[in-house]
Amino acid sequence: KKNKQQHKNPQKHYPPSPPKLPLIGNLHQLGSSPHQSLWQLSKKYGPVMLLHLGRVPTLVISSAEAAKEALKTNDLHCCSRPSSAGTRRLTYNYLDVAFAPYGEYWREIRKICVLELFSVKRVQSYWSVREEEVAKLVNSISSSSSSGAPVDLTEKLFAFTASIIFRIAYGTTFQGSKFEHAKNIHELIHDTEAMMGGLSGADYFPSWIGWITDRVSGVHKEFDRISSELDGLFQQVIDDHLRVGTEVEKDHEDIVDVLLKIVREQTGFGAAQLGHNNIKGVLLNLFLGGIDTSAITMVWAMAELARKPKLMKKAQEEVRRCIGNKGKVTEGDTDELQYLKMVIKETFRLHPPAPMILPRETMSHFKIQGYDVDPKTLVFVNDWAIARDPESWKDPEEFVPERFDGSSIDYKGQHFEFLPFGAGRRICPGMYMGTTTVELGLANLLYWFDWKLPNGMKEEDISMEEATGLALTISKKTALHLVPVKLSQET
Ligand code: HEM
Repeated sequence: KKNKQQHKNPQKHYPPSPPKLPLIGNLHQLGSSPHQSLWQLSKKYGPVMLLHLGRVPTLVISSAEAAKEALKTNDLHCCSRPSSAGTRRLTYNYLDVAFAPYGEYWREIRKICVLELFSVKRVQSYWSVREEEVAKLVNSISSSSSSGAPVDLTEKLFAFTASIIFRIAYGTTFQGSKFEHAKNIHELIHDTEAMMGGLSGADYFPSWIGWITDRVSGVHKEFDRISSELDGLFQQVIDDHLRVGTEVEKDHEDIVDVLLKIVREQTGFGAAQLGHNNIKGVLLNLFLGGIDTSAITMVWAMAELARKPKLMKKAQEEVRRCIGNKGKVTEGDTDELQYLKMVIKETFRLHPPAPMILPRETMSHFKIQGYDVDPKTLVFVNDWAIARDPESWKDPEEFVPERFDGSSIDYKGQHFEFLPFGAGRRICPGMYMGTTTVELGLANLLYWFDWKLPNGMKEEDISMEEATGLALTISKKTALHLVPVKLSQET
């Protein structure tokens, strides 16, 4: 359907658009859960829609077929990222990987990530850190289990993933850092993302309106505070690594060590010269990409299993059978846990931590399903909607891990009905790192404990409501409280 009002060029055939308001366009239709509102709109306007967020044309993709056209056939046209004042500031002017525009710099820094920082070999080299942190997690839950009181799994799992990222990336501990208490890490990541999400007024409105809306919402002040806190952390970490004579014996090189070596030797990098701000950009991506995504996934998985005791039992029996009397779940064991892997896939399907992957921006004109798309169009791929499309999924709203039994569908970017990590050139490079943590964490929670509901609660009382807001990742709205019963207490 051609929308003549919105486009000057009569030769072009643009995707269907919902009616828009002056100045704000379709912004008011995003609501407090954009992926859900856009899903509803797509039912009326189709899997390829063109919205206007203020002055920004925005393509919204809501089917597997259209996602394949965008992220495979036309990936080269839409693999840049939108810029925003907030993102520019926080990423040292796009020196990171995740928000850098497509181009020579992004290709080089991405290569370093893929080959050096997030490779299977590097991720495996951190096995001892993960196993130590998982032991701490199990101990801390065990100490609560003797009292029979519920534990806040959301808090425990965020601390678990933050501890891992702080140690492997920054070579420092999360416990005792000012990030542990200043504000809970969950909220800090959420606020930072909301600001980077680019939904601060300046990005969508003509500059004079942007200035007013930003001022009113106090975005600037909050932004200053958060960026200086993060910069302080990264500077401290780099300084600590550079201080001569303080090298401690470590059984692994942390990510700062690796990056400093690349800077020192100027190896593995093309024309551009890396400096400390480049390192900080990458450390920022680890902070935002590495902590909450894995924690969110484990919380949803435990919430789903707690609501379905039969599935919980099946997953527990698998891991207990596999471990036998070994008394410890180690990383090598998780390969055997086929049912757990299906539980994780099903969790990613219904609760993708990044429900609209990360926003892309088009660089050149292309056609999708016969519609024209112009350069500089923002692109949202609604993987949350795609993964519950009845065209691709039977009983899509049901949590049924068994649907993956004997199925070749996985999340590595080749199956466009299932895109928790995105696809194409910008696909998540931290996939292996993320799933390694999630598998080890869940396997241990299921091995060591039975999980009961707090007094008076029934399975259906566990809220599956999503947090609202404009952050890039979405978590369960309320914390998950369950009562752990330690394995040995029962037997
Ligand atoms: C459960 C875990 C995770 C999920 C679901 C997830 C999801 C995603 C998604 C959807 C994207 C956007 C892909 C696209 O635009 O096509 C992305 C990008 C990215 N992720 Fe992850 N992620 C996870 C874990 C991690 C971890 C552990 C790290 C780092 C240690 C990481 C680092 C990144 C980076 C650097 C990018 C940007 C890539 C680029 O723009 O070239 N992620 N992630």
